[in-house]
Order: sequence, then structure tokens, then C-alpha cells
Amino acid sequence: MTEESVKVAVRCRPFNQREKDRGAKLVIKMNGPVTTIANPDEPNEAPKSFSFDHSYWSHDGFIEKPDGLLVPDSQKSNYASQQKVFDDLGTGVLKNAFEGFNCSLFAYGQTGSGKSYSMVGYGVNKGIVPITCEALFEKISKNQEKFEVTFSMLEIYNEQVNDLLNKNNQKGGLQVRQHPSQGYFYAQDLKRIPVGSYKEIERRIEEGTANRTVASTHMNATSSRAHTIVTITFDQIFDSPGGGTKKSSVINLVDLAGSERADSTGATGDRLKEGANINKSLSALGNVISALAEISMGSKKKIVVPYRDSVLTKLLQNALGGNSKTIMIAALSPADINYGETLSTLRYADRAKRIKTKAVVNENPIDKLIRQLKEENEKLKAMIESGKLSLNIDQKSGTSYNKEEIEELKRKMYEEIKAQMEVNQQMIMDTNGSFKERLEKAQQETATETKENQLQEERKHKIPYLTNLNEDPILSYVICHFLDAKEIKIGRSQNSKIKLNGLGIFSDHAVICRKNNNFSLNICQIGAKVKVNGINVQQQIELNHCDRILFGSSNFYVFINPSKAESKEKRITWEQAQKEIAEAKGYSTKNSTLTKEQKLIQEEIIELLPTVTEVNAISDELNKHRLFEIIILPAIAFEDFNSKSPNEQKVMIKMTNLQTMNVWLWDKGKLMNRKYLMQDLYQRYLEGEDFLLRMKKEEDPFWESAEDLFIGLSNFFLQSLSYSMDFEDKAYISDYKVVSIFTC
Ligand SMILES: Nc1ncnc2c1ncn2[C@@H]1O[C@H](COP(=O)(O)OP(=O)(O)OP(=O)(O)O)[C@@H](O)[C@H]1O
Repeated sequence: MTEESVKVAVRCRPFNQREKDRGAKLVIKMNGPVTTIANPDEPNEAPKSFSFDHSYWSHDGFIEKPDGLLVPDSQKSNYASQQKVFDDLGTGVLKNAFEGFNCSLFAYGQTGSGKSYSMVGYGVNKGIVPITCEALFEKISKNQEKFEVTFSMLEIYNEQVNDLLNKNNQKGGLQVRQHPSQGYFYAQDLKRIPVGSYKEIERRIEEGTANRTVASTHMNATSSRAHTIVTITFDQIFDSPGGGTKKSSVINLVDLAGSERADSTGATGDRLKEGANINKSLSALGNVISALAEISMGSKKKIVVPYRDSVLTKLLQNALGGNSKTIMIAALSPADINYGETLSTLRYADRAKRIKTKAVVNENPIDKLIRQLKEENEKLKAMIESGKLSLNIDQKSGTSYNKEEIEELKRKMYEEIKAQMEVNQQMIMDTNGSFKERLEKAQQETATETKENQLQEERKHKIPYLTNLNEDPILSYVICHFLDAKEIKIGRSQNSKIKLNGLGIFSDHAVICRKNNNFSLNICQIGAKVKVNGINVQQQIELNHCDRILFGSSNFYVFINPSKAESKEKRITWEQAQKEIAEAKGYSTKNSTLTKEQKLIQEEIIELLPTVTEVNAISDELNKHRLFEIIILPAIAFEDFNSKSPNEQKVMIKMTNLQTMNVWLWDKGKLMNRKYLMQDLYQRYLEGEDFLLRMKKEEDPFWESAEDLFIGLSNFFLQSLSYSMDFEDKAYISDYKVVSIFTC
């Protein structure tokens, strides 16, 4: 057994376009293993320093090669490329896997900080997951032993586990079960696909990403709220006349949800802050890390590590505090505006490096493994037959239960035992030779899919199509709808050629017509919302290559006409498309007459627009009679007397109850918090849950109790008071500025 600390690496990405546009300042510095962060609001304060196993500077000092690969711009450059990160971390993972240790690699950081870039990568800049998988098979091909590799990919969203290699996940997702005798947790029925080459893994990653994209579009939720776990099981079989041995390793590669969601940033004072529990799994992970760090530092208190508090921590129990060699990559944003979040990421990483895990080599004689599995199944069978389940439950929980509860617990335990017996049986069969059969079947499937994929790629060069845009760049350009008929109906109804779900989509929503190589689009009924390049469609319009189309309020697509495409065309991004909508409404940061403050306000409005549009659409569909608008107020209205200038302004959200005309003002944090609750409410509504009528008003994210209303500002002269004089005066209340009404 080797006890060692979790290895922690930090990586700082380049400025993104938005940060460049607003002249963002760099707050991160790296020097050897030391990373420092400077507080942009306190220039005299000493920067805070942290020290990690690896510090990767990927902020600058690089060039883009003609094929898009980012490499250091000179020999002196300290730019850390994808290859460098793999050389340091990935090779270690491989070495450990070959030695029979379980390995885990986590990516942590706020949305857009570079987690997916490090883990999966973009285009030719492949991340650590694909490079490691490729290197694994390269190494396998050079060895004599027999290997068995399986691949699985799951997503945890809202405490629900979805198998990303299964198009038809059961309602409610997969069950997370606990092994009845060994205690570890696993997702029941998760597909573990046998793979025989890197190409097969690549194909499965594509499949998983496509399923993620579809789910994210249907759920109307951003994927940054989900955790993705790729698991590779890697068995080496050493045959020998005496019966042979098996060395096993489980490799977990985890891309965590954006960390800023964990504590509902900024939603202080919202009564639903706790209820929102934006990402229960991520806050639970934080608590588990803190508990483990305290234990490793020799705390005298008796600490219970709260693995059971969330699905993520259950599934990663081993990776965090058990039999695994673990690495964490903390992704850092370089910009001043993200100072708070980046500092909290650094603190998180600092805590994680104190955790110690105890990895063991998983190597056993095959006969013994089979015997153990068989014995285990005998034991489980006996447990069921003896009916001693209730006794077990009472001892474990230490709480008393009524008769029905005991029956329910017994039923659950019974299911758990049965599920585990099936898993054991599969392992016995695999060890006895059925793995080969399963591999061949999976390979046949992959070959068919690869062929279909190739055909699709060929068609993309000939036939015009719509491809999706997603807030998460990794999920953009994944869905593809070919426009290969004269008339293509788009909508919710079954007879639509392109079936769309999601907010604001009508049964028959829009239609695309083709005449030779010319395409036009029109809405199917009044009220159906479609925007092309930011402009509402009210009558038939022509579609041109690379046009951005928004159906309803969340289905974004790009029209691609391959005959008009140019080589090396840059992809349209979701951000560009959103910006365009804001510009069409008159909000742009490009206007050179704007002051810096005004530009920041405009930018905040542009950022808020998609959310306000979305919550208005949810309100419409759920008949909540609420209207959300963005308003600008003087900062002083919030008793923010620290504001730097008397003209400083604050962007707020005004919610109006359209039945009573009561009005409430929310800040951005509260809106984001409520948006997640509204999304969840809408999701449950779509799944046909009959809860809207039963829901208490206090739980409703659209509900607020009556409160004082800010209607504007007025000046009073108090001089008369000092003379104790009665004085009558007329006060003029100046209204705040309503930016606009956004219903779509
Ligand atoms: N090391 C890097 N070098 C170059 N570009 C990077 C790097 N890291 C991130 N980026 C770019 O920054 C953007 C955001 O990165 P990424 O999508 O990986 O963030 P994320 O943390 O995974 O966000 P989310 O939580 O939304 O998934 C991407 O466009 C990506 O190409």
C-alpha cells in the first residue's frame, strides 16, 4: 500500500475575447511551483501565494500553427501546451494503471476557466483524456499480455445519474447502489463498453458528447451545471500454467461542474438560497475534501467524511479517500473580474493537496478472484434466503423505523443484493472468456456507427444543414439536421421533420423551403418566435450560409450551406450569436462614445439578456404571470455609499406580477439562483409531474412576499430642521431607467 497526497496542478488560460474587449487585467503570476494572485481592488495589498505540485502557464507565450495547434512561441517561452500537461500528468496515470493502481483525475474551476480544454480539449488541441487513452493503447500494443479495457461515461445533473452511452435513459436516471458487503457505491446498469482500440474510445466519447448535447438542449439547462465522469477499467491478464493472475486498474476522469454555481454566488438574502442547492454534489465534494484534509492533518476530532451527502461523492469515494492515486487540475481564469472565484479555486486546490489516499496494487490470481466472486454470491444468496435483512438495517442505521419503513428498506436492500449478484456474475463470465464475445459485439456496433458517421461527414460536404450552438463550446456544432427535402417543418409535433423541444417551441413552429440551392425560412403561426441574425422573423426570409437562427428562446442553430463555405472558416460561437441579439436591440459595447462605466453596464445587460429571456419564457409556459425586465438604477439607491462616483449605476432585474402589478427588484445573484430553480421546475413540469398545484407558495421561485418598493429617487433639503422650522416642500421623484421589456 502506498499512502500519498493528492497531486494538485493549476493552469491559467489565455484571456478570452470578452476579457480582451473590456481590457481585462492579469491578476495571476506563476514562478516555479508558486502561483500568486493579486487583488485588483487593493493594489497595495500583498499578492496571495500558493504552492502546488505543478503550475501551468498557458496564458501567453504561444503561437497557433496552421492546423490550429497551440505551441510555445520560442524556446524561452514557459507556455504549457496540452502535450506538456500530458507529459507530466498523463504519463503518471498510465504508469500507475499499468502497475495496477486505481487512478483519478479531476478538473475543478469556474465555468469557462478551462476545465474541458484540459480534460477533453478542442479540435487538434486534444486534452489529457484522449491523449491518455491513445497512449494506453499504444503501450498495450507493445506488450505481450492480454488486456481487457472497458469504457463508460456518465453525467450527474441535479443529483441524477445519466448514462451518456445510452440514448434512452430511464426516468429519474440510474440508481446509485452500495455494494452490500464491500460498501462502495456504483451506478447500477451503467453501460461498460469493451473497447479494443483508441479509435473505439474516440467514437464512444463522440457518442457520449452527442447524448449530452441532446439532453442539455431538452433540459434547457447549461451543461456547466453537470459533472461528467469517464471511467476506464483496465485489466491485464498474465497467463501462467498455474492459473494466471489479473492486475486491474480503474481510471476515473472527472470534469466537474462550474464551481461558482456551488454557493449560489451573490444570492445572499434570498429565502430560496438553500433550497436552490444549485449543485448539491459540488458543495458536498467541498465538504468531503475539507473533512479529508482535516483528517490528513491529524485532527484530534472524530471526523465523519460525508460521502453519502451527494451522488458525486458516493461515486468518487475511492478516488477521494481510498484506494486511488489522485490528481486534481484547478483551472484558473487570468482576469481581474474573476478574482473572487479564482481565489476560491486556489483555496480549494490548496485544501485538496492535503488529502492523502492509500492506493494498493489490485493484483490477484484469477482462480482466487473467481472463487471470491462465487463465494460472495453464495453469501448474498444466503442473506436473501435467511431473511435476516431487517436485522442488518437496524444495526446499521441506529434509528428506529415503523413496519412499512422496514419493509421498504428490506425491499431496497434486496434489490441491492440482487443487483450486485448480477455484477459479480458478469465478472465471473468475463473472466471466463465472455469478455472477448462482448468486445466483438461492441466492435461490430462501433464499426456500423463509424460508417454512419463517415457517411454523415460526407453528406455535410454536400447537403445544407442546421447545426446547434450551445453555451458550452464543447457541445456546439454537435447536432446536425440535414435540409434534404423541399419543405422541412420544425416544431414539437410528431410530423415535424426537425423535432424540437424546449422553451417557446410551438407544435408547428417554422418551416424551411428549398428551391434549387436557395433556402428560405418562415414561421408557421403567429406568435412562433424565430430570430435570424438577431432579428425577429415575421415573414418569409432568405437563409444564407452561416446565418444564426434562434427558435423559441433556447434552440440556437447555424445554417450551413457547404456550397458557399470557404476553407478555414471560423465557427460561430454561442456568445457571438447572443451578442448579436443584444446589438439588434441596441446594446453594444462597440460604441466608442461610451465611457468605460457605460460599457461595463452594456456588457452586463448583454450577459443578462439570455437569462431574462429564458425566465420570461418559463413564466409564460407555466402561466406564472410574471414579467422580468432589466433596469438601471443609481448605485446610491442601494445605500451603496462606497460607490466610487455619484453617477455609478447598478443593473437590476424588475419582476412584475402582471395580475396585481406588484413589483420587486432582484439583483443578478438572485436572478441566477432563481433561474436554476425555475429551470428545475420547468423540467419537472415537462416530465409530467403534477406538483404545480400542490407546491407551497414559499417554494415557488416566482413568488415573493410583499415588500417595500423602490420607485425612484428624490432630494430633500434638511436645513430647515436645524432651525426647528415647519416647512412644506414638494418632492420630485425621479424614476429609474427601464432598459426594455424582454419577452423573447
Ligand atoms: N489552456 C488553454 N489554452 C487555450 N485556450 C484555452 C485554454 N483553456 C481554456 N481555453 C479556452 O477557454 C474557453 C473556455 O474553456 P473551457 O470550455 O475548457 O472551460 P470550462 O471550465 O470547461 O467551462 P464549462 O464549465 O462551461 O464547461 C474555451 O474556448 C477554450 O478554448
